[in-house]
Amino acid sequence: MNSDIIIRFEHVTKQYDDDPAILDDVSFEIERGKFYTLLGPSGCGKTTILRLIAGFIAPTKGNIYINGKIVNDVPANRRQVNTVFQDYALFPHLNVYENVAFGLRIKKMKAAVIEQKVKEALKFVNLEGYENREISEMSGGQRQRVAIARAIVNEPEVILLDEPLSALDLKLRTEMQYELRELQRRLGITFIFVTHDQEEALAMSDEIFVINNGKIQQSGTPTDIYDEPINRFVADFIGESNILPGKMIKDFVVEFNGHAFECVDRGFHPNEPVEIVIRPEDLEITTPEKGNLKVRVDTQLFRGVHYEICCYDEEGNEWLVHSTKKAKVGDTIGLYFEPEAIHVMRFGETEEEFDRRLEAYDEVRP
Ligand SMILES: Nc1ncnc2c1ncn2[C@@H]1O[C@H](COP(=O)(O)OP(=O)(O)OP(=O)(O)O)[C@@H](O)[C@H]1O
Repeated sequence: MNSDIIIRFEHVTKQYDDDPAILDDVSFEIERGKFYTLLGPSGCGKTTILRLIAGFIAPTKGNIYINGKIVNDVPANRRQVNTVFQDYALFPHLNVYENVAFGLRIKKMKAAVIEQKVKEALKFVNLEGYENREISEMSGGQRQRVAIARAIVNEPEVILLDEPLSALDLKLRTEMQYELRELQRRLGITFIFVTHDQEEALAMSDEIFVINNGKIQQSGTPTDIYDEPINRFVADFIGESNILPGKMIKDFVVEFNGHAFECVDRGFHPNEPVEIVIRPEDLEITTPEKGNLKVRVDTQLFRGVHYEICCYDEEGNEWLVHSTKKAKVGDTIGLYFEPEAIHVMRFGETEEEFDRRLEAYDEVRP
């Protein structure tokens, strides 16, 4: 096995009693030193994956490998993995120093070693001088850092973070996003971060796993996933999208909205039904004559950086446009888009099939 792979799930299923599987035949690999995000709606199975990696629960079927060895039955305290919980799970009756030192004391390390390690960990998270503070005297962001110091003091190979920013207000949350990402780079430890916030996932991750209904829908870099969503769920969950039914007439020609458009996709059956995605920022406002589509402006909101314009075409389809140009409610305007802006999605395509199709696009176009 590639030595850069630190964690591997092989056909892992998790099921409680006769309930439907919470994770259903999930396989993936995690590389050393990268920042991964598990992204998906509430209840999709993100925390279950973390708990399986941590060793708090065991898989019903399949194998989990850490550093090439099956760890299905290895208890949590014998894995080189530490978890930062959503509520940080700090001990309120202990001060900052004792919270961070706790795990080392359990391991019965010498006091001098503990002191040095705790100091280093607190320095890493910019909390030098806070040793004697009570947890109740620390802000949300500071508590977060104590929780991270408590994880890194054990020198784990992997840190699992279960929605650690969800309790913070928006400003602090953004600050902590930068801080966490920077900390991960400096430490070089693998981070596996759970969130249901797509913007957070896009901003922070090297790799994202988009999860729904106990299955990984798509994995890849933030740009891969944003630019080429595999299906309607991913297109809808990551960013805003215009999604329409269409038909792939032949290679490089897709029909939707009653018109045929040039596109960059190929490898479909003639007239195969598909879904198409166009991102709101890929639609350009122009005159009705110059546009690929004619639409009527229904509403317009100013969002600071752009206008968010909602329009309807002749067929009654809604089109969301992000534009720095202003439109006028009630006007008929044209929407122009390049062939590259159309993303064609095949129904029921697996990630392997999807990746193979996209790789083939990189070959020279006839
Ligand atoms: N011990 C358990 N027994 C039975 N069902 C469970 C158990 N633990 C979790 N589940 C169920 O498994 C599903 C997935 O839960 P999980 O906590 O992994 O979701 P999640 O994606 O982390 O959601 P959230 O974002 O809300 O935390 C949920 O439907 C949950 O109710």
